[in-house]
Amino acid sequence: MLEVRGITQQFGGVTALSDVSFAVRQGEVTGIIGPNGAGKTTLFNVVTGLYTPTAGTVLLDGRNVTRLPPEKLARRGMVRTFQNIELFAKMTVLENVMVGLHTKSTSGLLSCSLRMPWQRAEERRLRQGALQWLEFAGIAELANTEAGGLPFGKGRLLEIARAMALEPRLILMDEPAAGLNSRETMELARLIKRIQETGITVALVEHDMELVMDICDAIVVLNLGSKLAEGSPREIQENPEVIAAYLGEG
Ligand SMILES: Nc1ncnc2c1ncn2[C@@H]1O[C@H](COP(=O)(O)OP(=O)(O)OP(=O)(O)O)[C@@H](O)[C@H]1O
Repeated sequence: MLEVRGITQQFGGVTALSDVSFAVRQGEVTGIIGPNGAGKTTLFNVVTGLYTPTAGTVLLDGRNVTRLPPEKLARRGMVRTFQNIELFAKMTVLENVMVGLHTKSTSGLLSCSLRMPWQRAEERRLRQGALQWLEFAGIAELANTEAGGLPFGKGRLLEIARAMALEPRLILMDEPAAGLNSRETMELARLIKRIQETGITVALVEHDMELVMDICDAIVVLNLGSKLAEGSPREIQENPEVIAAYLGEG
């Protein structure tokens, strides 16, 4: 579904990624891991159109999408979440998801916020749609809470709900478990499993090994800007080079 071919990314004299290639298969959960500074975030930013790579291509469904901006990628079915949760703090949980839906709706955000009569039905429909995604993420009871006041873990679930509302075929998550406690991480794992069950492909950059080993079908390991290994969780856990790279980190 997603293919990364020969990606190299240089920042001045620093080579953050060197000739990295791998594929994310449809329907799977793929984890991208690696010690600090391995190039994970850089790779994510290349794949999601935030960086233009020095060399290499990104293909979505076999079509070259390198350098496409995030909104165009979203239209082709690929959306992302951020490590630092980016929510509208003063809006309610429900409104945060509705903002995402507005970008897909026929009437614009401005006319809806002016509440033209003919837009009320549309607004009701969006509200219903947004609520369904909150239910999916297990946070429907928080619909009318101000997003800024949410516990961190719930904020992350909301961010994922908002991304899901765009009805992607592929969702990329940047360190979704960062800052979560173990109960929140379990909730997150269940949500990711549910997303996979609906047929959506998931790729995530993550530090939490337990989570990665638990939910991923395939894992790509980066080290010092290069791909060190890829395989099933079991193959990765038993790979001596991977073990050495992680031991070397401490
Ligand atoms: N904008 C930039 N300018 C210069 N160097 C950068 C830039 N972004 C990343 N780097 C360098 O590229 C390398 C890879 O960084 P990156 O943040 O992608 O690694 P990472 O695997 O995500 O690390 P972490 O797990 O610590 O988040 C590092 O040496 C980093 O210093």
